[in-house]
Amino acid sequence: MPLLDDTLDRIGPPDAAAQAEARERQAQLTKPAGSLGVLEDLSVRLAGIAGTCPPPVPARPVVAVFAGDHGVLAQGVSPWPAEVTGSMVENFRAGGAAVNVLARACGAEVVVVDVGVATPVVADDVVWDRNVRRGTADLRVGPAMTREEALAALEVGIGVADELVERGHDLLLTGDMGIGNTTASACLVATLTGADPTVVTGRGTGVDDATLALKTVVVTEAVARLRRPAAHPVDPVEVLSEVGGLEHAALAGFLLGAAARRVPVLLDGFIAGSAALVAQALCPAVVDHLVAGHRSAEFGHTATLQHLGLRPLVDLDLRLGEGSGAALAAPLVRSAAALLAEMATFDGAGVARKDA
Ligand SMILES: Cc1cc2ncn([C@H]3O[C@H](COP(=O)(O)O)[C@@H](O)[C@H]3O)c2cc1C
Ligand SMILES: O=C(O)c1cccnc1
Repeated sequence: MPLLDDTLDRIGPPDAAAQAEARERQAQLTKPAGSLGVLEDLSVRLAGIAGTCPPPVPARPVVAVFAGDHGVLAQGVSPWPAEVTGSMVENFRAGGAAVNVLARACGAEVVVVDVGVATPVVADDVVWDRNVRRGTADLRVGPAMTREEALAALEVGIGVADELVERGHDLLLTGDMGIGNTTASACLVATLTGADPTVVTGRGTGVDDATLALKTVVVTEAVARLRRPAAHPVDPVEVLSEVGGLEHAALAGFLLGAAARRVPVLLDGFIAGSAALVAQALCPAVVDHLVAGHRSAEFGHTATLQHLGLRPLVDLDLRLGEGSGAALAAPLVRSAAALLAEMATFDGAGVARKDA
């Protein structure tokens, strides 16, 4: 069976018994009920993903930064040249990018996966060569890639998740690098949530009003090609190939691969969220295996999170990508699991409960 179908088949619902046990245990811990807020919900989620209570406390997080270039840059949707994607890959390798600093701060490793960079990239332990195609075609004038390329990139992401889990990583964080990728993300979000392109097209690296207006036209036109009567919903792989990016396809596969292995994935911002919508369209149950790291300042991210039904852990006006917001949130995931595993119970500590 092809890898994608096999992966989709292996994604199950969260383990209800482990979740019930986690809720029960939270009620026994030495604190007023509910006082750890979202961290309590997160611990229940982690138990459901792992299928055990308490769930393991993640010890070996890793950020996978998927990199790809975008033909739509020819339309002038970003002031940055495409070559920045390749040079940022070198910056990741050297350890000097924001995500490297934030990953070091939370004890995560960083791997960079070239799934679609336009310029040749040298592979080593940090930078993995999984290039499917040297950048997409211009999504304003036609499909960004072929269906076969979208499927190949999806399978790259599944393979990377598998390999990282095999290497002992127990918390997977998403990252992205690709000049122009907020345009492709906006197309994915508009198509898959039904949101108006004017609402989900944002400033990306910080484009001016004129560029934002142009970007919105580009997104509106591209999304119009995918409009279908409600009775004939679009196929997620077709959406990816028409208006997506190679890193979006690989990210979607990465999420599916992690969910199939029952390892939690921490989502970064808008790019990751748009890829999560693709994964959700392929397999709705995948969402129960995801944790939203942060809310990006990119306009469309709030609509994206709403459609996924996920609450972001931090909200700091970040609009960078790379995995920066996921890395910032990783200590919270660890804390949620550790609280459930290590806190004393009322009975164990001899602490009186509140009067009935
Ligand atoms: C130096 C630099 C480092 C980055 N790191 C992440 N991005 C982010 O910005 C890009 C998306 O924005 P847009 O669609 O406007 O091009 C992506 O590469 C994303 O990862 C960067 C962008 C730049 C310029
Ligand atoms: O939220 C993101 O992922 C993002 C926002 C702006 C630019 N690049 C990425």
